[in-house]
Amino acid sequence: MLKFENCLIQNGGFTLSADLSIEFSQSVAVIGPSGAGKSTLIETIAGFRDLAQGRINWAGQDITHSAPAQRSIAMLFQDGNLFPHLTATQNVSLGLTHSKRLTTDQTQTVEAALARVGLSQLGARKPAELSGGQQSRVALARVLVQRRDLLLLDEPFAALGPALKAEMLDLVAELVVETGTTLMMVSHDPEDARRITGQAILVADGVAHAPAPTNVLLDNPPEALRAYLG
Ligand SMILES: Nc1ncnc2c1ncn2[C@@H]1O[C@H](COP(=O)(O)OP(=O)(O)OP(=O)(O)O)[C@@H](O)[C@H]1O
Repeated sequence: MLKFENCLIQNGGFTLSADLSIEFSQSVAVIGPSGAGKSTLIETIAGFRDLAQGRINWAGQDITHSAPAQRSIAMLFQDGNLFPHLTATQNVSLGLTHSKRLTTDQTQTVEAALARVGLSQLGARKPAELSGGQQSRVALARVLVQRRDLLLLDEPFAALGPALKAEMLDLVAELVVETGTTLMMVSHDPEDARRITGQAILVADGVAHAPAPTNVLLDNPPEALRAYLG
């Protein structure tokens, strides 16, 4: 379980409170108006922002003061953060080790991850030689080899066209089911949330609310969300 206990997140003059829990293996959307604090919430879980108050507990461990690298959490950013001078295989390898020499086991893990995202034949290419969708797949393969239990996505496929975005979301949904990973995904598109999440957290008016069924929240949006959805 991921548990926010009486949390207060402060960033300059911006304040967000969170007192909520997410069960293991849930897929949860983070939705709400622009500037409401969706990214702030995700970045706090990843360890990039400190709490002014409260505690965060993940899988029975208090991670409130843990460094980002010590949390068993993977985060996929919008641009994928691939290194342009490295091949797809090398970029994925960085999810496992910073050493240039991989063990046989590590090589197999990287190859399996590239195969799982449909890129077996393209490991030798650099990002500039791959399409946007293929680059997203490399970033996803790098997350896969990390074998983290919690995956955080902050609008990761926003730059892709609608069909490609849907394809990537479906791939993420398949992968999290296969691996039992808990997923939290910031999205501006309600259809993304409907597509792959069962629950959604509404972030609005300085509060990250407890998760509610995604369809219920989007079908009967509270005032703060209604204005945003239009
Ligand atoms: N250094 C800062 N000082 C004060 N306020 C900040 C600072 N950085 C960000 N903010 C504010 O924090 C709030 C939350 O930002 P955040 O990026 O988390 O929102 P968001 O819901 O993800 O927005 P969007 O949907 O537009 O991406 C915003 O209102 C922003 O203006």
